[in-house]
Amino acid sequence: MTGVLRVDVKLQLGAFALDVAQDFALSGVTALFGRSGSGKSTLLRVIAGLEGRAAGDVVMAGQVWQGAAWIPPERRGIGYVFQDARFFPHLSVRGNLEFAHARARGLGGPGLDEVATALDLGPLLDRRPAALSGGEKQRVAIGRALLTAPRILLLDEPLAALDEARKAEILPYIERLRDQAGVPILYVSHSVAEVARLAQQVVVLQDGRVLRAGGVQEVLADPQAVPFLGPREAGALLGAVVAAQDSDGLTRLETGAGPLWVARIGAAIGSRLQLRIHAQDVILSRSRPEGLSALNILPATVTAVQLEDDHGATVQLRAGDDLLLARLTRRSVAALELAPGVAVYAVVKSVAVAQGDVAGAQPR
Ligand SMILES: Nc1ncnc2c1ncn2[C@@H]1O[C@H](COP(=O)(O)OP(=O)(O)OP(=O)(O)O)[C@@H](O)[C@H]1O
Repeated sequence: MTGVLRVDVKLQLGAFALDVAQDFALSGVTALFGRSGSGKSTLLRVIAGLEGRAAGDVVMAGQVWQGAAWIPPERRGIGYVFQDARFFPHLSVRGNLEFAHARARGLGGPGLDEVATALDLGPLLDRRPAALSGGEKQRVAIGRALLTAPRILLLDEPLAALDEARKAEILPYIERLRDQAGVPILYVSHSVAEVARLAQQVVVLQDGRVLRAGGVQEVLADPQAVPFLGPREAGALLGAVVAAQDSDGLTRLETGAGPLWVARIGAAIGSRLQLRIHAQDVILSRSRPEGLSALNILPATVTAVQLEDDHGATVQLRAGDDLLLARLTRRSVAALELAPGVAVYAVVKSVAVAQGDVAGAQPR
């Protein structure tokens, strides 16, 4: 499905004002990112038709949902998954899924077997919802949403209630959905790692307004994004191909800027990956460092320098075809005389690339 979901709405909820005019791509995953209380859930509720007081227009691929016409929530073709999924407790998982599937009659969409296979729900089908773990519940909830043959999936922090291990189990399923199901996904998150891994597009909300929107690479490599991502979370995405699995436990990756060694990544040689390199794990040198324990030294050119409020600075670099970010002190920026156009070497510790920050690989 091509086209856009056009949203141009205003809504006052007590002291909070939502004021959003934004087109959302109807392909892949668009992350809605923002601090707690920035209006992410409210925006999803408006899109779903659950905020009757919202003024303005919502137009889905040319079909008016709100504005010149009103399409009620149940006729919008939306699959909605919340942080805490609710099920019919007296029905088995299969019964819950069949109930949802019955709503999709005549709309096409995937069958129960297909969804159960894609999300590995087979062993869960005869259980009652009360016997599911948190992660299993979320998988069933996503399956249930898919069975309604949705035109768009709204996922509102579906992993927020899960611990890191359960999150790591579910992320590959969501990646698979993104790559295979062909249903556009609006994904609410306040985890930069999740956004980096899943999304192609990012819309950042602050105080009910869109602060920044664009491609995930572009937004995550923007020094101006650092204040709202948080200095510890800031980091750019680097494309890489798995070149070798070395016998000492390191994986050699080829990037546009040169080779990079990281702690073992469980992916076949030739696989394309996307790594998030945290800005605080990159240090810069004007000359090629010698006798340094770090293995990863990438030649790069400074493209932007942003001085932060906290005596720190964020430096954006072009390394091959990709952009990197580095966090430095203002003092280092002055000492190294960093400015756009200056050639530097970016040093990245090999352990700095966390497995959870690798898109396209299974954790091992
Ligand atoms: N019915 C309501 N009446 C008054 N204020 C409301 C109402 N619903 C939400 N709000 C306020 O609107 C703001 C946005 O809430 P929303 O749940 O959309 O934020 P969010 O970005 O999804 O946050 P979180 O990440 O914590 O889920 C908050 O300040 C919230 O308190």
